[in-house]
Amino acid sequence: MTAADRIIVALDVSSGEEAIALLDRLPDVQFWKVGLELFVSTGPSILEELKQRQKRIFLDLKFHDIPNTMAGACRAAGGYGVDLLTVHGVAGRTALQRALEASRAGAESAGLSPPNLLAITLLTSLNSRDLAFDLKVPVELPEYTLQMALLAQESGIQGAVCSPQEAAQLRRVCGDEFLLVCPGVRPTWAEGGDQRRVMTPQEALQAGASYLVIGRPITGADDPQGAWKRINDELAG
Ligand SMILES: O=c1ccn([C@@H]2O[C@H](COP(=O)(O)O)[C@@H](O)[C@H]2O)c(=O)[nH]1
Repeated sequence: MTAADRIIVALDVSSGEEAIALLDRLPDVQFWKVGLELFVSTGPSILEELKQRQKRIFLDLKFHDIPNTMAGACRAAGGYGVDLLTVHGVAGRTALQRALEASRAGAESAGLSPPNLLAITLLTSLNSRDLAFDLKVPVELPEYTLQMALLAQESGIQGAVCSPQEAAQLRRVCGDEFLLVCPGVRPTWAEGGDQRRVMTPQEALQAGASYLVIGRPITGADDPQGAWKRINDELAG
């Protein structure tokens, strides 16, 4: 797999028209992430558009609910034929297990391959201070994200979403087969925005990330294709 194959670009725009304009401007991107903003706007039609273009799809809807509701949502999402799908680890063991079973059942009913499920460990927009003082979680951040990843792994989930800052530890403990998908990736020349736990693309891959999720540094650039190429050139160099 080339470095370019390991970059998932976040299609965070508010309409199908804007999304299609970006797909047209970035023909080399093979793996796209559809998140809440776009999916709530377009519904599944954007997934069909991506499939027609033979793109890989990360459906990042971050389900977090009681087990029965998680299962229902994952059954429906399993029928979309996406490659990756997110749920929140804090939904708990039963919800994660039900989500996994349901996503497989949904895919099977549709005659499709099931998505790989990813558990969110701790959003990359949060830092240690947020965890301790606002969320009142009385464990250190690296320990918390590790426990979330282990809970996901014990529940049969195929991977986790984590910051690249935790990737090395999670890779060591969870092993080579466990997918680590890392947002919070910023080239040195890009603004951090609301991300709090960041690393550069090179650092993130060296730390053990399976995939990097990069949005605004590419899609918000004046020249998205130039930004995409610059990141790939930096990774190749
Ligand atoms: O912990 C998380 C989980 C998901 N995300 C998503 O990744 C992208 C990042 O976009 P940037 O523009 O590169 O910041 C975005 O769609 C988030 O919803 C995350 O950032 N952190």
